[in-house]
Amino acid sequence: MTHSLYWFTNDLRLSDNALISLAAKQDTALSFVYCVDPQWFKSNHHDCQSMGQHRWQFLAQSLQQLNNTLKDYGQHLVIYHQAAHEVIEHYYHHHNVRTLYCSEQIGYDEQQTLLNVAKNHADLVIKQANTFTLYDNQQLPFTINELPATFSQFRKLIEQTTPTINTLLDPPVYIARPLIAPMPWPTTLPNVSKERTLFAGGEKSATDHLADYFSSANPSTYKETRNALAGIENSTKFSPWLANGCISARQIVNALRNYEHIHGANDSTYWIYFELLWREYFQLYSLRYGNKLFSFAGITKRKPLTSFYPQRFKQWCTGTTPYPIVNACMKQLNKTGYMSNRGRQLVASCLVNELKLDWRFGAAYFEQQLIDYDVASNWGNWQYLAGVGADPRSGRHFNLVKQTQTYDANNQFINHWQGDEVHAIDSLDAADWPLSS
Ligand SMILES: Cc1cc2nc3c(=O)[nH]c(=O)nc-3n(C[C@H](O)[C@H](O)[C@H](O)COP(=O)(O)OP(=O)(O)OC[C@H]3O[C@@H](n4cnc5c(N)ncnc54)[C@H](O)[C@@H]3O)c2cc1C
Repeated sequence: MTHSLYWFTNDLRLSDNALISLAAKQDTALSFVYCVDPQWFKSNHHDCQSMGQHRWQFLAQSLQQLNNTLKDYGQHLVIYHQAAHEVIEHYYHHHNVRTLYCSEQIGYDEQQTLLNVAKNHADLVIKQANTFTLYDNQQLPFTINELPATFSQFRKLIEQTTPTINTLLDPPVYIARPLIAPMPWPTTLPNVSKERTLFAGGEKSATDHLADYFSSANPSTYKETRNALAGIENSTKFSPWLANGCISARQIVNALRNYEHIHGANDSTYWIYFELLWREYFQLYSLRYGNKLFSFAGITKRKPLTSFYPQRFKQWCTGTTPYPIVNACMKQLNKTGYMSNRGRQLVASCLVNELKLDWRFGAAYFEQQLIDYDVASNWGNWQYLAGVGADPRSGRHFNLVKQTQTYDANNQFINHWQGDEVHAIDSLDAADWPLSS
């Protein structure tokens, strides 16, 4: 008898999860797995890890909550500290798995893993559904290859054609029995810090936050407050849960429409949707451009006139540059795993324009640090800022003095994060790479 395997990726929820709804319909034994790839914790060629401590803590919390929810169905989540293709291979050979459920993948590397799995197991049926974006690709008024060159063109097309957003899906009523018994959390995994965090991972935490946010008056002032460098209430803070799939973009837009129905729509409520369209655009951008997302020249044919200086990069990462606002933002990121959108724009502009560093090192450091790291939004935004992406103005250079006057006029944010401990940068940077800490 054959069995089925559900491989969770960034779809860590049961509500509004089209793939769970599909898997729940089948009645052969079903296993739920999550694969923590050992590679995520190893140093990469940007001398960063893919998965830093804050990201790991948020992910681990999300997995624990998911496991608890599955228990209500007589099910459980098995966590592996192993590459996904090896885990799938194991289930194929030892548990006769012939159906694999996996959400549609947006990242190039994840797509490659799935392609290789399919190539190596011709009789494995791979069932997929979109669980990550607002619109399914076939609902869009263009094919992926016809993705508009700029966000503005994309937004106008979406607003003119108003594709339907699928109705939200309830969590399943019944899920087939598990294939194997529960297994303990692998002892080889890095410890999960017990320190209190800004946000707790997991589907329940996400839906609690959604309810809290839309029961406040904050959505009606979002547009005026969203650029603030600090303050939980100033922007929605949905990003960490969205990135891990603890909540869907559709659930957020649904709650937004309900809020507008009760309290009225205004520029601010529109702007929340507008920002979610940015997220949507970058997801499609990743699908359209594949591994060009990680290329120095991006989607253009021009390589930026920047290079790599290890000491400067280290100063940027640790928040010890000559620029107080940048230092404060980087220290906030290092301590919390989060940084405001304005902060991200400023530190990225500084890395490229003031420090003259290769933008990919900045993107890799964000990948390690951000609890809301999302491959498409991160690398797409970095390309945009570095002038090798979808920006019609070919790059953004922010005036850090002016930005400080506008967003931190009283130096409150800088003082809070001790950003004014500034250090000059060496003009000559001949240190060995990688630097020892
Ligand atoms: C260099 C750089 C790197 C970034 N890396 C990431 C990343 O890895 N993951 C990530 O989710 N966002 C990333 N962003 C986008 C943005 O900064 C965050 O989504 C936002 O700060 C998250 O906070 P929030 O949920 O309160 O956002 P809000 O302002 O409340 O926006 C609502 C939602 O819209 C989406 N959104 C808003 N702005 C953007 C944007 N510019 N691009 C894509 N989606 C957007 C997010 O899903 C966000 O949760 C990056 C931006 C820059 C400039």
